[in-house]
Amino acid sequence: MEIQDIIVSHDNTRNHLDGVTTAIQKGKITTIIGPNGCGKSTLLSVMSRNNMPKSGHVSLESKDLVHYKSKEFAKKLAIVYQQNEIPKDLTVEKLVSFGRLPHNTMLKRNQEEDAKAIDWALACTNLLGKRGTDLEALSGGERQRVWIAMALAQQSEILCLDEPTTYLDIYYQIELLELVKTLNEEHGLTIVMVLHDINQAIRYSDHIILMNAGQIVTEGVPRDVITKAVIKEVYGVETIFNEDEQLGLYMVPLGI
Ligand SMILES: Nc1ncnc2c1ncn2[C@@H]1O[C@H](COP(=O)(O)OP(=O)(O)OP(=O)(O)O)[C@@H](O)[C@H]1O
Repeated sequence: MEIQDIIVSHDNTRNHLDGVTTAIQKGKITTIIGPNGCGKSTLLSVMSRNNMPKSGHVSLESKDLVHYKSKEFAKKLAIVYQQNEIPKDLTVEKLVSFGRLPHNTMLKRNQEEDAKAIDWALACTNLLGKRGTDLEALSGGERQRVWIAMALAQQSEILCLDEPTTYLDIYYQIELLELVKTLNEEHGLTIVMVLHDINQAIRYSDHIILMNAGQIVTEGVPRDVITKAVIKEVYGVETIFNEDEQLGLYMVPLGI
């Protein structure tokens, strides 16, 4: 995906994305990081066509996103948002089945393929045993996995995740990020996610985009992007960096 000179203003008073140019590499895990309000979710919403930029272009496989039909685009890219209200009286399987909508028309529906995709999505997210359970009866971690399962049932090539670890305890955060890694490595999905935890971004990303005030400050492989100086400049936080055989590179925040 090529992102060229994107300008977005939510309120026409200032640019919330101010000339963003980057590329999302196929088959890789890209993580967008940066301080609150810097434009991470806005960038993700432009990539997923939920926000039309004031100027600039986004293209996928050399075709501008504006030229994709909705269902055609949904087969290319699925997104899981940051906060999702849980619908009432809906089972896990029913919600996940909504992910099949782009593949069906009034006249054409392949129930066998739908069932296979739903089973696959439930298996990947470890929810086969919960398929008949009401969404309201799930824990926060399980709910997050159901939204991801719905996106997986869409069988798109790119999966966008906006702060997928929010509200999850450390166990479920790791479980979710391991799932992301498996989806990438074993199923070939291209992942674009927004994370706040810098150590998780270092550990799970092939490529990091660091944003501040609507612009990209720097991007590249984690160890080139995340440095003591850049964290001080962008977040205003003093850190120490360490490298451990088991952990790899990691950062400890010291203070502000
Ligand atoms: N619908 C909107 N109307 C007006 N301003 C908006 C709207 N959506 C976002 N903004 C503003 O745009 C800026 C970027 O918001 P965005 O949600 O992209 O940031 P973010 O980096 O994802 O933040 P966070 O880490 O807090 O989730 C913020 O200043 C925000 O207040």
